[in-house]
Amino acid sequence: MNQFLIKGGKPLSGEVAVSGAKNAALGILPAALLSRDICRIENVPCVNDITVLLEAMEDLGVKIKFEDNNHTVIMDCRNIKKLTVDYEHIKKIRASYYLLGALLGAYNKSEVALPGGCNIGSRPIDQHIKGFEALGAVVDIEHGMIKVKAHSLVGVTIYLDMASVGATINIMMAAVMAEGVTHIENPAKEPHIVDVANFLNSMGANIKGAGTDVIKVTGVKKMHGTEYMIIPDQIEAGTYMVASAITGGDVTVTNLIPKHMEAVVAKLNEMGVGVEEFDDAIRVYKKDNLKNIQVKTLPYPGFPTDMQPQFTALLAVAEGMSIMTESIFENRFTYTSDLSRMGASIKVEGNTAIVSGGGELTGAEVSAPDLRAGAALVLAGLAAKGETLINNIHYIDRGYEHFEDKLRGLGGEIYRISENTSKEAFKVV
Ligand SMILES: CC(=O)N[C@H]1[C@@H](OP(=O)(O)OP(=O)(O)OC[C@H]2O[C@@H](n3ccc(=O)[nH]c3=O)[C@H](O)[C@@H]2O)O[C@H](CO)[C@@H](O)[C@@H]1O
Ligand SMILES: C=C(OP(=O)(O)O)C(=O)O
Repeated sequence: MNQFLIKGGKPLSGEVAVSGAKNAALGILPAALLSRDICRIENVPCVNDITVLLEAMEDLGVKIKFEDNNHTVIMDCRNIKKLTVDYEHIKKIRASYYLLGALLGAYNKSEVALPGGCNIGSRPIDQHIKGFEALGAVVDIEHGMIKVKAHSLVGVTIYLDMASVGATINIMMAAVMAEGVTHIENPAKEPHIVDVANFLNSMGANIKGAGTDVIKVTGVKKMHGTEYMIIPDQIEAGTYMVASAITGGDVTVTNLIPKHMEAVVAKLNEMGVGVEEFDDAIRVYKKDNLKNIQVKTLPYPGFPTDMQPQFTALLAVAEGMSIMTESIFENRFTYTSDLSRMGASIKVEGNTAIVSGGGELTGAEVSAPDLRAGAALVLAGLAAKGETLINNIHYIDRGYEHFEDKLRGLGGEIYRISENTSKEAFKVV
């Protein structure tokens, strides 16, 4: 099992470039199946979730080639040989459910094992199923597999009970070649929703309104291959912005879309962090002492739940009492006990974390319970005095490309250690 060893307490500085958006890529790569053709997709992040997804797609018969250090993926989807994705292939990732919508849209049939992913709540998929059924599919769940099939898919109006990212993308994919018009009401509006819709349109789909309150999908007869570039990862960008703020550093995060960062920037400003925006970069630097604030996670354009753990770590080093309310997932505060072991003072009451700041973080041995919580522990470790050892970093590898290399590029002392390397190799005292 690999671990991260961090010697903290040093302000980060310099420039770091953001990779392609994991959660957009996880929708776009399965969506390529709808082309039944060749798609060239650029700016794909090199993270484990993508590796797992591509292996599952290869098993379906997709021929895959890589260019540009694996950041460009060329997918030949002309000879799909099966429509079943078993548990072995996708137990580690949540986004396997996109294969369900993509195969249903392309072949009117698919069977995919129920998804894995981060354990941050119960994460039902009833809205996905409701959407497939409304379009005319029959859905059965048997032996851990979801089976969907339809004689034909017909456009319909679907109201989502909550703005679910996964259900919105899945229904768009199932509806692109349905007969007639589908309206998705109360859809999610995250940047990756718009990116997936743009990708589908580049393959010949007719989708309007992605990013607004209603998405209109007019069914088309046929799709075709395309070339497309994935947007930058807004959560990775936000993580480096918080890394700068928590260490009192001066970091410019490049290759991002400032519009996607508005909620994070607003909260950093409120805390007294210096933020300077450029066309495709944001500089985050120490200005005043960090002030206490209140944050509530909400669907986009609200504050992202995927930034909640990283921000809670930041609140732990601010002055006074801050409140973090998690309104999307019911089990996303498990990491706070480890942050407390590092000296943070955090009390969790229901979906709220009460963070009493002002103290100093000190290094400790901790364990990543999921992807973003793992990133939060890394950030805390970078800010803490002394050594922090982080276990279970495979969660972090799910979603951050070359995390330790990028942080070391900013002057962070963070090293990956495996069973074969010793701590002494890094001269950490
Ligand atoms: C691979 C991917 O893109 N993952 C992201 C996606 O997850 P995911 O697509 O799983 O998240 P959703 O937006 O669907 O979930 C939002 C809320 O709706 C609930 N819900 C969702 C669907 C459903 O059928 N029924 C239901 O009750 C969920 O339990 C959750 O409480 O969006 C989340 C919210 O921005 C992010 O944290 C995840 O990083
Ligand atoms: C929760 C996340 O991913 P997933 O939905 O794939 O578990 C995430 O990206 O923070």
